[in-house]
This record gives sequence, structure tokens and C-alpha cells, in this order.
Amino acid sequence: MKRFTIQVPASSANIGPGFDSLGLAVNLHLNLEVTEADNWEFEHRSSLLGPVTNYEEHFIYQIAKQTAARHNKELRPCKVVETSNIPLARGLGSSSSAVLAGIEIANQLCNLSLTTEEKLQYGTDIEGHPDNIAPALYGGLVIAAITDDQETHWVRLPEIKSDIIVHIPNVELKTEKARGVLPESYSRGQAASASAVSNVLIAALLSSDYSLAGKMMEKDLFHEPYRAELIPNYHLIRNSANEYGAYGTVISGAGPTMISFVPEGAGETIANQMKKILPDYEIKALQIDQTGLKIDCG
Ligand SMILES: Nc1ncnc2c1ncn2[C@@H]1O[C@H](COP(=O)(O)OP(=O)(O)O)[C@@H](O)[C@H]1O
Ligand SMILES: N[C@@H](CCOP(=O)(O)O)C(=O)O
Repeated sequence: MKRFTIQVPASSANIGPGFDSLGLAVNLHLNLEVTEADNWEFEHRSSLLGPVTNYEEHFIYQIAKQTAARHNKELRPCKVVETSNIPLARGLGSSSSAVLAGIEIANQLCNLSLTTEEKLQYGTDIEGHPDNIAPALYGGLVIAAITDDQETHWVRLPEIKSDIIVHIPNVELKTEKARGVLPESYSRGQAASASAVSNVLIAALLSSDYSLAGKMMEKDLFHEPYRAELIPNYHLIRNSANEYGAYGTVISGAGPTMISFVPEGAGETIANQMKKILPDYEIKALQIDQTGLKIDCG
């Protein structure tokens, strides 16, 4: 009888101009205990996960089934116990964490021996963009691109020396809705300016020039100007965090969470200052998760 556990971190995608390609794994986690059983059963042990649906409608079951089907296999029934401290639909990559969990369930149950590259590809096929899947899989700060042959290419950046703070409001924003406000296309001039800002952001991160990185992340032209009005307290959070010493503050993923990059060691202090301004928010100083997807087969 198989038994295994899966842990997948949350992730913060985009970091401003790295729209659909750049993301960071953070230390909030989805955990699953999977045990072969006579029937399928999902049990949610965290209030954040909401009520359990019929197993056939469960998102993670659907991903697992779809992954098994790609290899002409069927899943054997399991009991899945889920705990999570990743808030849903807040821009912290909960759906990508769930997608990777589903892929891994199929991988283990059907002995697919998937490589990490295949997991990245399958996850990206499902999500449509790799910026949450890649960091959740590899840990750290990862840049990934889907090329016109539908292959996903990626680079994990060296560790950055910055604390991070997430400002999570008590409202959901579905990624699909936040993608709906973006333009269908950009002019050559807009695309050139936007990718120039993105290029300087990456170069600044690689050079550990965090002041410049902070400036560049706030100059995004791909998505922030269109999404700002969907994000509660967008300007207040950015301006206040910067007054308290943040390098830069951007929308986390598609929002509504805002993420600040602050000097190393200053995370808790600035988070406490921000809590006074936004008492209804969940404000957390987080660490970068350097590990990514973890599987333990005991
Ligand atoms: N652990 C989970 N178990 C089941 N479904 C999940 C889980 N995590 C996320 N989901 C699904 O993903 C949706 C959120 O996805 P999305 O709108 O992309 O937001 P985000 O990925 O930013 O949290 C949830 O409403 C839910 O349907
Ligand atoms: N690049 C995507 C990222 C979505 O991240 P999520 O955590 O909000 O699902 C986008 O900006 O739409």
C-alpha cells in the first residue's frame, strides 16, 4: 500500500515587469499526505482550503487524472489529507501549487518517473504561464520562457539578499479576472520600453543592486498600470512601504496581494509598521523558499 507526502511552496509571480516569466517561491506551503485506499477521499484540515467537494470535482484530483491520462494510465484510489497556509485567489500561486501536487500524485501512483523538466512542462501546459510553476518546483527566484515550439526554458537566479513582506487583503481576485483587464497587444514602442525595464530589473538583481531593482520593479508597463485599480490600497501600500525603507513594492502575481522587497533583516520591523496602517490585512514577513517541491515516500 503506497503512502507518500508532498509539499509545494507558494509563489509570487511577475515581480513587476517579469510578467508571465519571473517568480519567487515563498515559505507558505501546501502539504498533502496521500495513502492508497479502497475509495477516493479528500480531507481538508485547514480553513483556508474551504469545504471538500466531491472527489471528481476536486481540482487536485482532476490534475492527477489528466496527468495519468497523458501516459494512458488510470489512478488507483487514495485518501488525500490536505493542509495549507497559502491563501486562495490572492496572487500567491495557490493554483500552481495545487497543479504540481496533482502532477506529483499521478507521478507517484502510476510510477511515471517524471523528470523535473516534464513536471515543469506539464504544469506550464495547464497554467498557461510558467512564472508560478517554475519557482514552486525549483525553489528560489526563477525566470522561465515558453518558446514558439512550446518548450519551457528556465534559469534559477542566485539567491537575493532581500527580505520580503506580503500584504494580503481579505478579498479574493481570480487570476482569470485580473488577466481580463490586460491589453490584447502592445505597440512595438510599448513592448520595447516594457522589456527594457524588465531587462534592467534582472541585471540589477544579478548585480545585487537592490535599490535599482526596486525602482525598476515599480516601473512595469506590462500589467501593473492596468491592474492597479483592481488592487485595494495599491498606492497607499507602495508609498508607505517605500517610506519605511522598502526597495520596491509590486502586485504579487495577479493580485490582490502586494509584495515588498526590503533590506535584509528589516522584514519584521517594516511588516509591523505596515500592520498599523492596514489593520484589516494579513501582513507577513516571509522568507524565500529555496527548496521547491518536496516528496517523501517514507
Ligand atoms: N489546494 C487546493 N486545492 C484545491 N483547489 C485549489 C487549491 N489551491 C488552489 N485551488 C484552486 O485555484 C483557485 C485559485 O486560483 P487563482 O485564481 O489562479 O489564484 P492564485 O493561484 O493566485 O491563488 C482556487 O479558487 C481553487 O479553485
Ligand atoms: N503572470 C500571471 C501570474 C498569476 O499569478 P497568481 O498567483 O495570481 O495566479 C499573471 O499575472 O496573470
